[in-house]
Amino acid sequence: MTDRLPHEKGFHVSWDQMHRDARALAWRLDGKGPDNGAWKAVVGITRGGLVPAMIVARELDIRVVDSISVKSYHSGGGKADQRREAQVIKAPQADVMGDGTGILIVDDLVDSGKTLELIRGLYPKAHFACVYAKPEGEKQADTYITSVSQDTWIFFPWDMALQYVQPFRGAD
Ligand SMILES: O=P(O)(O)OC[C@H]1O[C@H](OP(=O)(O)OP(=O)(O)O)[C@H](O)[C@@H]1O
Ligand code: HPA
Ligand SMILES: [Mg+2]
Repeated sequence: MTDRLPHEKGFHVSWDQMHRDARALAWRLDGKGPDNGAWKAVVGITRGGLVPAMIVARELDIRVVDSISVKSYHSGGGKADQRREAQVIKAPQADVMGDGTGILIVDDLVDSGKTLELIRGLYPKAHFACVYAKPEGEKQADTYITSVSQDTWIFFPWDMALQYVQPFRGAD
């Protein structure tokens, strides 16, 4: 049972497309850090952000990589339109983070923006980068690659598996 809101459309992202889009994000971020263009560290937002974070760190040769663990949950009584809230359950290394200056905080997507808003409150000077962004949360992302409509659910490769589908015309 998925806790996602009813969405009309699905955007199915393969491993290959995630890799290509995360690489594009890395190249967009290259040379944009505050220290002569360099970035101090990459922090992935668990769990979905760990994949693009690794690709960005590899492409930009950033060797300090940490994570911030965020758990999203619904407040309210089980209705589909409940508000999503988020809480930090594991913080990255404090002496690396500071106020976020020079830190690239990476996620797979921004939807409502709640997750990024929460983390931005902790590290206001960090740079927030996502691979995909929906309109509601777009303003929370400093950099993103692809905009996806609000009524689309993004299916990530780690949430899918290859499987058989019936032929268009069944055997008669
Ligand atoms: O902009 P928001 O409305 O906050 O939604 C975006 C967040 O939701 C998803 O994570 P989720 O909380 O589903 O956990 P996961 O990354 O561990 O799968 C996604 O990976 C983002 O982190
Ligand atoms: N796809 C996967 N996870 C999500 C999404 C989405 O569109 N929105 C919030 N979490
Ligand atoms: Mg996530």
